[in-house]
Order: sequence, then structure tokens, then C-alpha cells
Amino acid sequence: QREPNMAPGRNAIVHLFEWKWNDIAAECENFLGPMGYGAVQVSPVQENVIVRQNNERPWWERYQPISYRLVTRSGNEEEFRRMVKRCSKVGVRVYVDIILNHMTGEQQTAIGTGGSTAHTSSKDYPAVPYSSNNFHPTCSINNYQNANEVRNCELVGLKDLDQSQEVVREKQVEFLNRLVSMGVAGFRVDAAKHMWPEDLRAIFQRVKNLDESFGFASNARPFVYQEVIDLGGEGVSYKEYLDIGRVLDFRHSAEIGRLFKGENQLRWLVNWGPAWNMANGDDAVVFVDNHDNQRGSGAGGDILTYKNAKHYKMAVGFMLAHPHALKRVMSSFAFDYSDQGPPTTYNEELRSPTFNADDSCGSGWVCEHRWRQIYNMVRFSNVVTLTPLTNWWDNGSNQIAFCRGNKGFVAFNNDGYDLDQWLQTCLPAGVYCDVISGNLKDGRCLGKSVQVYEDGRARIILKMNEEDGLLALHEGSRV
Ligand SMILES: O=C(NCCCOc1c(-c2ccc(O)c(O)c2)oc2cc(O)cc(O)c2c1=O)[C@@H]1CCCN1C(=O)/C=C/c1ccc(O)c(O)c1
Ligand SMILES: [Ca+2]
Repeated sequence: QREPNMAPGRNAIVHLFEWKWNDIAAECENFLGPMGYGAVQVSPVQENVIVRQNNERPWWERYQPISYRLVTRSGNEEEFRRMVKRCSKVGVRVYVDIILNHMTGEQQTAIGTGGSTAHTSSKDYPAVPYSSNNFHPTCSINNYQNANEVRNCELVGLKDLDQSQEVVREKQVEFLNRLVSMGVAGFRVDAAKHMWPEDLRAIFQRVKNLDESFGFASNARPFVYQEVIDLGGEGVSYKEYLDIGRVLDFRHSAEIGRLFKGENQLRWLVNWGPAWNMANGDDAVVFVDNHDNQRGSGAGGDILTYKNAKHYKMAVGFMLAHPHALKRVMSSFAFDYSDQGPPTTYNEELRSPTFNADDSCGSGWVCEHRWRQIYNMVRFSNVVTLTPLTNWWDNGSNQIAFCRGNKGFVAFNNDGYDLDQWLQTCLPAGVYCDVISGNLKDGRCLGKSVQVYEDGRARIILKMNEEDGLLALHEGSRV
């Protein structure tokens, strides 16, 4: 279903891609809880096959399950249970990235991260157990116009499960129920486009209600958001999945990247939302980039990522400032080429992130969720929840500004010249810190401060050569 089950006053998801369970637990307590993040999306928990190519472990090995045992390089079942408890205790929900569509691809000797083996050529997975008659007959997806082929054939050679079978549904429901009993609040459904909506509906209907001992409302249903890569023009539409839960909106990711790269003028954002042929806000989880398309392999062409920092912060800031949809912030590891796996220690173990004095990460982790401009916009999005977007202003090209009720005000400058305007901020008179350029600390602004006058107007300055191209004030940043 489409309600995120987040604690009151929180509304943003962060994807801690490839983090270990113990490190996520600590991050919930040290950062995500205090900073007001609502939920963390974790990497797949099910045991995956070990893939080595040129002596490297590509990141996508975790998307080739070999069993439903909870043992991956992120940790084991006990560590996973503890992480969910520790995050829930500080108001951060856990959503699991689940892979139901397939098992592994073809692999000479298939050995899993928990030691399970499989005989992939005969589609034999004894650790589940699945045997060849639990899979669709071998065929490969060549034509994305053909909805049957997209569901019943193999995605890049991955053995394709037949979820119309009761025995397959029963094993997958059991796997999801085990996660719910550990306190999980929802699921990111990988490769949903490649599964039949009626099979997914049958499976999720059988998943039990959330466990109240983790602070959920009584009879709360697991939150479901589905990966349906749909930029239009294919045989499968995201609309087919909306009665099962929300969908991840890839059109949002593609469009917002084009806009903040300057390929489209920001003034067109005045009607951002369904008018842009995107899913309705209540049906969508939106993002700027994700683990797949940030590497250029997924859909949507040239996506904005951490590598284009100024434009990226503007896009993430706009996404969090705008009332449209539920937002997900990406948190990456640094990569040079698309297959590159996460940072590891000497024996292929995942490396833990280290933290610098300015709260940023080291040891190969980018930690966009710890960038001041981003965590302060998460807080902004919490403060302005449920307020409408009003007082839109633009200069006819790439300078825009708007209010969120009388609780927040943002401005953006993507033009090649300074923004220097008297604008309506809709805020009560007073001095406010611009939370993008610095925090409010001990009663003073470490960055820019802005004087709002009795009539709500203020002089807003955003020079073209400043580090950041956005400015944000809200009722929590008033001196
Ligand atoms: O070149 C690759 N893949 C072909 C292009 C990407 O196609 C994939 C899509 C995909 C791409 C575009 C679509 O329109 C679509 O419906 C599906 O979804 C997947 C989902 C998985 O769980 C596992 C996968 O291996 C894939 C995948 O390869 C490399 C080598 C194999 C894995 N991989 C990858 O690049 C892995 C990509 C990957 C992994 C996990 C994902 O959740 C994902 O969205 C993509
Ligand atoms: Ca399938």
C-alpha cells in the first residue's frame, strides 16, 4: 500500500546503498534520527551469488539471489534484526530492497555470500529450494514492446521465477513475513516491471500487518514502492502497478536532471507534477538519481549525480522543497566505472564509512545525505509538510522562488548572472539563517542571514559564482 508508515513529522527516505547493517544502525542513532530522516532503504538482504570479474566484485552481484537466507556482505540475520530495532527506536523506519523476479544468472560454480550453492544451468537452487519447474521456460527479453516477454522471459539471462505457482508465492510470502516480524516497515520491489501485477498483488495481500511492538499503528500494512522503469513507449506502463503500491518515478529523475543541468529553463517548473506527464504525487516515490541510473546503465540517459555537485544540490533541494510526492535521497559510494563495487577491505569485506569533522564521509563513501545543503533541506521538508506552494516568482528564465505556506521560502539561480531581488517570503518578520550556506548555531547564522520585513518581503541575493545555487529560509532557521 502507499502510506510510508513513517514517524510523525518525518517524510524523507535515504538509500544507504551497500552499507553494512551495523553501520546503518549507528547512522540511525548518530545522524538519521537527529536530522529528521523518516526511513532508510537498505540493500538486498537475501543471500546473493558471489560474482568475480577481473578480480572485482561488481555492485550488481547483490541483485542475483541464491537463497532467501539473510546473509550478505552487509551482515547476517542477527545484525539485521538489531539494526531494525535500533533504527525504529530513534524514529527511522527500514525499507528492504527485495528481489522476487529472479534468481542468479548463468554461473559456472555458483556459491553464495552465505556459502549456499546452486546449479544454475539446471535452475536448481537447493538452499530455497527451487527447481527448474519453478521457473519460466528459458527465453530472453529482446522486445520491451511485448509485455508478455518482459514478464515471462529472462532479464539479462537471470533465471526467471514463475510467481503464478502457489509454491513460489508461498516461499516469497514466507520471506517477506519474516522481514515484517523483524520490524521492517516496507519494501522496494526490484524489477517489478518484469513481474505480473496480479502475482505481486496476490503475494502482498498475504503479507501480514506490521508488528505494533515497533510503534506502528494497529493493522498497519507494509509500505510498497515498485521499480517500474517506464519513460513511456514500452509495452508495460507504471499505471498497471498502482493498486499494489507506489511506483518509483523515473520520468522525474530524467526531467529534473535535464532542468538543473540547464537543458531546460527553470521557469517551466511552475507547474511541476502530473502536468509533466509524471505519476501523481500520492502514487510516486521521486528521486534525482538511483543506484542504477547514476552509473548510466539504467534508464533516462545522463542523470544528475554527486559528480556535478552544484547542480545536484539544487535538484535535490528543489525536490525536497516542492510538495510533489514522497522523496528519496541517494547516498552513494564513489565510483569511476559503472560496474565498480563498494569500498572493501583486504579480504573483500565491505569497508565502514569514516566521518570527518564537518560531518562528511571518507573511505570512499560520498554520503550525500550528510551534505549540509541536503540534510538541511530534509529538515525544511519536515517543517513545511502539508503547506501549499504559493507566491511562485521567476525571472522568465532560470531564477525562481516560492513559499511553502508561511513556514518556508526557497530561491534558485541557474542563470549566468546574479539574482538580486526584493521578494515575498511569506514568513513572519525577523532575521533568518539561509540554511544552505550555513547552520543556525548558538543563536547566530554561520552562513548568510536574511532580514524579513513586516510585509514579508526581503532582499534575496544569490550570486552566480556562489558555491550553492539555492537559498532556503524556514520557521526553524529564525534567529
Ligand atoms: O549491463 C548490465 N545490465 C543490462 C542493463 C541493465 O538491465 C537490468 C535491469 C533493467 C534495466 C532497464 C530496464 O528498463 C529494466 O526494466 C531493467 O534491471 C535489473 C534488475 C536486477 O535485479 C538485476 C539486474 O542485473 C538488472 C539489469 O541488469 C549489467 C551487467 C549485468 C547487471 N548489469 C546491470 O547494469 C544491473 C542493473 C540493475 C540492477 C538492479 C536494479 O534494480 C536495476 O534497476 C538495474
Ligand atoms: Ca519475470
